[in-house]
Amino acid sequence: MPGLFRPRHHVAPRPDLPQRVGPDATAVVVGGGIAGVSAALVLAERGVQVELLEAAPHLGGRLGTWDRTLADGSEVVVEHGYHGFFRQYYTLRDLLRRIDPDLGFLRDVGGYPIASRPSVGWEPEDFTALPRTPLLNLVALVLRSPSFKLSELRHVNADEALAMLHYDPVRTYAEHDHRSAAELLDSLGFSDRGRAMLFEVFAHSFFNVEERYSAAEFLAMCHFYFTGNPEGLGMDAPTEDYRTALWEPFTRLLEKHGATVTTGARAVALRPDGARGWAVDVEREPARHARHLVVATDVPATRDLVAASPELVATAPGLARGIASLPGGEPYVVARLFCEGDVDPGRAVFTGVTRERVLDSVTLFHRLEGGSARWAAAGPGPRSVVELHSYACPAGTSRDELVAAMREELAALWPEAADLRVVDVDAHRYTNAPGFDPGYHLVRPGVLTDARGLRLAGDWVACDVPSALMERAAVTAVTAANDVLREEGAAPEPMRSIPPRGILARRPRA
Ligand SMILES: Cc1cc2nc3c(=O)[nH]c(=O)nc-3n(C[C@H](O)[C@H](O)[C@H](O)COP(=O)(O)OP(=O)(O)OC[C@H]3O[C@@H](n4cnc5c(N)ncnc54)[C@H](O)[C@@H]3O)c2cc1C
Repeated sequence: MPGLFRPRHHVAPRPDLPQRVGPDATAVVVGGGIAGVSAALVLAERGVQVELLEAAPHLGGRLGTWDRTLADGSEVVVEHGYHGFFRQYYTLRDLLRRIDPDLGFLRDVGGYPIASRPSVGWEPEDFTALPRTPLLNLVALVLRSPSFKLSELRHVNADEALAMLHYDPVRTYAEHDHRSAAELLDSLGFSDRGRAMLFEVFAHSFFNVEERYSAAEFLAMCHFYFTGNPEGLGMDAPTEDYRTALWEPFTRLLEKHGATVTTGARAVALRPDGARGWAVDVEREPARHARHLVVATDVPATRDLVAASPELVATAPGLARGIASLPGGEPYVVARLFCEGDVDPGRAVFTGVTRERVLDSVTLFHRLEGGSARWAAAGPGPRSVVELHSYACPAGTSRDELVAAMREELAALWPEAADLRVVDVDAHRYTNAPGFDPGYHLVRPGVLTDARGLRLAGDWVACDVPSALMERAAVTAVTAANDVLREEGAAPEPMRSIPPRGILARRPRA
């Protein structure tokens, strides 16, 4: 990998500082998704006495799992939905190596095509085979992809297109956060097919529609996943359900380091607690007290929690304003279909879908995950477990209408899917994804807040380090933990990332 694109430490190891904190450092972490578990783990490893409070009966948040008895009587574990673990998720992967040093629980899902229904007339296209090195990947895209014909390039607005290569965490937001990704895409001048195949699918996978998605955020994502990413577009996924692969091992590790993991514990208010630090009021349980507090809840929950905490609002008006104005993402639906029959053997494990009203992706779980494969193999004939996602649903449409529409769209995409006999469906509609509307960057709260000792972590928290989704949850969590360690006089947890700026961005003067 050329040096220019090599992952770099944005937090370097500090062997000169103590690795462990003193005996009386305490912390409460609210929220047990990736962000909360990551923060709690780093703190517990360094000797902080941590309690992790999670409202749900299980850890995981948007990677949570639950048991379900299917109509045929079989017991299965269902998850919140397919997740791609990309290879530039360096912080997340460093945390995952604590539970599995070789990351053996992840497998390469292989190529994943972007497809549209046959009547649109576009062959499915797989971008994962592009070279991994930035710039070479762009050149190969333009030379190889039928969606980006050389003859059409003269229509492309070069200044706008180069904004991806000029990505800078300060300048890009200053110049592009006021407008939407749709406006940026309109002005780029790519062909309809290029726009549909690459950009629309991409914008939706952040639970946003282009019209409501900041152009700056979109450019940051282009940098993180493509133009600045030396690891390529390949992704890995767990071979067992998330409870088995992630949450049980993380719970054991947290407890081994002395942390307390309390599920079914909903924080209802946060209060400054004088010299002691923070108090967390918990539904039907005694309040918790700690010197340090990490709030790692999702956007709607954080809004509710802050609104129910008048003493916090009085102490930290900046935080309160930022949280109150935070936009939410679009509603999304995940439907797992347990079917008799299977789709064609040549279908990819994961397929991104473009130009459908609701269907954004299809995952063949019986070809990916142990539990689903076992259920499929237990039938008298072929069976399949097909998961459908709609990442940015039309608002005001019910879960059942959306699931029915996704099933119709699947049959239009893959004609053989019309013959599947669905024996059970596990479907959910959620509204807890973060929004990245134009104009919000300046008011988006970061990890550190004007409430001393209270840090935020999660995939919605502002962060200069290139990251998104699960990796942003992990990066903000370790940043929050590092601030606690700094205050306790201990060395920070080292962190690596892809280059912070695009290849053409002006470097700050040394
Ligand atoms: C269908 C789907 C597909 C996705 N695909 C990908 C993908 O391919 N790649 C990728 O990188 N990311 C993907 N994501 C995004 C990823 O899931 C999130 O970015 C990540 O899980 C966010 O983690 P988090 O810890 O910030 O938030 P969450 O997981 O939302 O965790 C917040 C936790 O706080 C808890 N909580 C809320 N209120 C309280 C309270 N009052 N007291 C105590 N606890 C509380 C919640 O129960 C929850 O467990 C996907 C998400 C979904 C939904």
